[in-house]
Amino acid sequence: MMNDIKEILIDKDQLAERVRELGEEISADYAGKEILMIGVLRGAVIFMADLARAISVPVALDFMAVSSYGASTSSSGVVRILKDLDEELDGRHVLIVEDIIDSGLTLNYLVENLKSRRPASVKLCTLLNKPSRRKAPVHVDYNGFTIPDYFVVGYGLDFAEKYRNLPFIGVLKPEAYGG
Ligand SMILES: O=P(O)(O)OC[C@H]1O[C@H](OP(=O)(O)OP(=O)(O)O)[C@H](O)[C@@H]1O
Ligand SMILES: Nc1nc2[nH]cnc2c(=O)[nH]1
Ligand SMILES: [Mg+2]
Repeated sequence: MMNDIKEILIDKDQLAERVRELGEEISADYAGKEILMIGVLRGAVIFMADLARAISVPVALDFMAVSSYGASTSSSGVVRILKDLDEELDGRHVLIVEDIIDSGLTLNYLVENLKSRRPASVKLCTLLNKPSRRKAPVHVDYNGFTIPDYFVVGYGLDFAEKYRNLPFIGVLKPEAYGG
């Protein structure tokens, strides 16, 4: 699996340090409140598990599956709800957790969808942000790292369901995706 990686963009220690910082910032902003963290399956799972443990205010966890990608590196532009929430959002402080915002199509849709369920607040935390690729506007409240237009894998991010368990963010060799 390591043979498929061209370059490590963000290593394990850098990830841990940034997650700790984000956790502190979020904990301070939500002092006295309870957060409903909503993870976007499946990519956000690894980041969310670490971020939740870096937050010191009470959190509840729920998940949605919203997919706009197949086994391809570019967006089809179609957003589908594959799994909806188990929790009601009425009066809750929602923090959406994502691994990456790329075209913004997934989150542009999801933020509006969640706001319509009358939560007390909705904020967005993403580990990675590729603003150069935006096709739909997304307001990011907490941003881990802004990265260039590379297709990255690891720490939750996959290519055709592989590489999610790499402990760092890496750039794939073109050979690894048939490029
Ligand atoms: O900003 P966008 O262009 O919409 O892309 C970002 C989304 O694409 C990826 O998910 P994907 O749909 O590949 O599913 P996954 O999380 O299960 O890997 C990623 O995890 C984000 O959810
Ligand atoms: N694995 C992966 N999934 C994505 N979805 C949108 N952008 C990316 C990316 O750079 N890597
Ligand atoms: Mg995803």
